[in-house]
Amino acid sequence: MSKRLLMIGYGAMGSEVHRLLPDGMTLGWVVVPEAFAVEVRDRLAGRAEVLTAIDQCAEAPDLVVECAGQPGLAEHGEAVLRRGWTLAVVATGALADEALYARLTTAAREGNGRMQLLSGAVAGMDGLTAAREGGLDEVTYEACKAPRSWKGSHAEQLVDLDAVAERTVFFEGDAGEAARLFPANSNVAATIALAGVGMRDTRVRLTVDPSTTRNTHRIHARGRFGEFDIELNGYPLESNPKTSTLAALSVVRACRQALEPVSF
Ligand SMILES: NC(=O)C1=CN([C@@H]2O[C@H](COP(=O)(O)OP(=O)(O)OC[C@H]3O[C@@H](n4cnc5c(N)ncnc54)[C@H](OP(=O)(O)O)[C@@H]3O)[C@@H](O)[C@H]2O)C=CC1
Ligand SMILES: O=C([O-])CC(=O)C(=O)O
Repeated sequence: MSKRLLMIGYGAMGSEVHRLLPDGMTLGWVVVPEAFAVEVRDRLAGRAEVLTAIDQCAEAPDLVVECAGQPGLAEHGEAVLRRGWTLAVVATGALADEALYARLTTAAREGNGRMQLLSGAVAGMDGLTAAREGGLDEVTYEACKAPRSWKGSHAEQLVDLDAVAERTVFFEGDAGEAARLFPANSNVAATIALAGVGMRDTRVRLTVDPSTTRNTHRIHARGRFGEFDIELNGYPLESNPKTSTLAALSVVRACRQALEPVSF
């Protein structure tokens, strides 16, 4: 029998994940804001139940994936974890809020739930978490995207996205600040921080480049293990250029992991 997925959010990433769900996993429920529910019901045409709160879900899903962004994790995360369900998360930037992080970990402990932080748009989180065991001296992260990928974000206050003529750095700070200021664009900064040296000690630089069509992520890590440099040039999703295709694929991978007895 097919396993059943509950998805929080059904925007660009959620739709892509739904399209690519592995055999053996079906979308049972979608949780969306009230104002979006009618539109999603029309789009899904009965293929999944559309809810606006976790307590409306009468059965236990086999997996819950958050594809809703930071407000979605803040609104629904605790209810999922208190029910003892497994929650795979891409809006890792929400965890820069220490109070929310504490609420979610308490809910998981008390409810016997599990929160799985997904690698999202980047690679190398396996190596970084292993490297941390030996001690890390430095972790830096740089993102570079096209102007259209920064539209509608805080970047508009820092750089003229319509006039920028060459690669320009518009933000330098720590991962916590980046995740808070750019909630739809800098979850990766938080993911790297959570896997490495934490929000305050992870240095972040955000750049815009009018000549690129990719979402580029560069990670440098140095420690007792040695050092590594990763550069990942991802294709943005057509439906949302802020979001890399790989981020959606990392959610699909989590769905596959829930099905397979052996997995990476
Ligand atoms: N970790 C990573 O590497 C990455 C993480 N992300 C995160 O994933 C998020 C989703 O990306 P994407 O799908 O492209 O973004 P979209 O904006 O296309 O979709 C987000 C969807 O979530 C819905 N939503 C908003 N608030 C809630 C809520 N409280 N409960 C349920 N649903 C909600 C939105 O509804 P409405 O339109 O009505 O507001 C929207 O449909 C990004 O905002 C970002 O935080 C993205 C890329 C990479
Ligand atoms: O998808 C990406 O390239 C990264 C992103 O939006 C994020 O970190 O939130």
